Amino acid sequence: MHGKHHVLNRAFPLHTARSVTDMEAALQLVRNVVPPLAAWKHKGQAGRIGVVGGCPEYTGAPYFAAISALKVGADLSHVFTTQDAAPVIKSYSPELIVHPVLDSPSAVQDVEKWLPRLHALVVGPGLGRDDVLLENVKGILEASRTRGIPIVIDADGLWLVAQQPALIQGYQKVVLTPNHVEFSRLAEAVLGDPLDGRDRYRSVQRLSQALGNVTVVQKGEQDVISDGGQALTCSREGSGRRCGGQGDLLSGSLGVLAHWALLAGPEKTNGSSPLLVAAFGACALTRQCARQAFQKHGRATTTTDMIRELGPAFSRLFETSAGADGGGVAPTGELHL
Ligand SMILES: NC(=O)C1=CN([C@@H]2O[C@H](COP(=O)(O)OP(=O)(O)OC[C@H]3O[C@@H](n4cnc5c(N)ncnc54)[C@H](OP(=O)(O)O)[C@@H]3O)[C@@H](O)[C@H]2O)[C@@H](O)CC1
Ligand SMILES: Nc1ncnc2c1ncn2[C@@H]1O[C@H](COP(=O)(O)OP(=O)(O)OP(=O)(O)O)[C@@H](O)[C@H]1O
Ligand SMILES: [Mg+2]
Repeated sequence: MHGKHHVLNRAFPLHTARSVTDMEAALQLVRNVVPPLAAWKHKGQAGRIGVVGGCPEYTGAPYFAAISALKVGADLSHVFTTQDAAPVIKSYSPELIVHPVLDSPSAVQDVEKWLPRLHALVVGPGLGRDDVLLENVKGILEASRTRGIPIVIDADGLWLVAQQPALIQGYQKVVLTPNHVEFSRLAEAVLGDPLDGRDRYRSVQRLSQALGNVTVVQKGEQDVISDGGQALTCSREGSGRRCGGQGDLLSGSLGVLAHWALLAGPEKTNGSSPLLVAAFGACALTRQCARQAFQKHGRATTTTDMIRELGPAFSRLFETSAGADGGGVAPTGELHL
């Protein structure tokens, strides 16, 4: 392997990890958990995902997350948002089921009613930092945890976790997806020291361990993923565009992949943590969408352009064993990651 897109095993201090899987092997593990499309299946079996987020300022973020979940392959995608944000989000897409409940006094019960029918929750995109909303989300997190529902926490959901790490401490079905700023905030709150930028692998691993081995995805130039034991990096080529919303695409995609991976179980992920594999899949997919969208739109690329690439990017990464230029194993057997 050569070039900048190979796995960064060598950059990872091996003594701190039980094992490090290489990128192509990790992609294969993602392929193993993707459920087949089949005539005997009924609507809902491929996943019913809930996004908790959105507020009057931010309606794009929950839309991006929820539509990405659908485009990756979920059958139904729900958004639990505020009264004001709901009609706006509905107007973006007839495909989303939008509940205007998040600022209601009965928000927790209103969402709880749906929990038995949901396979995973994505909490935080566009949520904002209103205390009433955050208090409601706290109740929703507690109820979801009690039911054992997989939860992806992003954006302002991570703000809440930084205030109250006990909410997710030790919950094995949670994945945190912090960007640079969100990671620093969590590290400060949980580890009590500012981010050590020199050794990102170690920082991610320490944060994960301190939170009871929850899965952490630190997004950035390379995405670093750890469950406290294993660590993976995704440095697949993306794009130079840093437009807002790419993290929302990632968290929505991860909601579905997390459900699929947990359903498949560690037998299908070769003993690796299913959530680690799902997180790697979501990072690779987001970057592949960025790359393909950028090839078409260049500097004008936005998250909407990336969402249009979800179908082709998914099939290139996860439904073929040999991608021409976008990954997989080339006919020569050489890895192009
Ligand atoms: N269309 C929509 O509705 C969207 C809504 N969204 C929603 O917005 C809410 C807030 O989320 P957020 O991520 O924008 O957080 P926020 O606390 O405002 O910090 C951002 C600032 O941090 C900085 N910064 C960033 N990266 C850095 C780095 N690597 N290294 C150093 N600094 C860095 C940078 O500030 P600068 O230093 O450049 O001034 C940047 O401006 C949340 O609910 C989210 O879901 C988004 O999902 C997008 C689409
Ligand atoms: N410097 C970079 N080079 C390549 N890809 C990057 C870079 N920074 C971020 N990404 C990719 O962009 C995606 C979103 O990461 P980012 O850090 O922008 O999230 P975010 O700030 O939460 O985004 P959002 O605007 O949705 O809130 C991830 O897949 C990440 O790998
Ligand atoms: Mg974000």
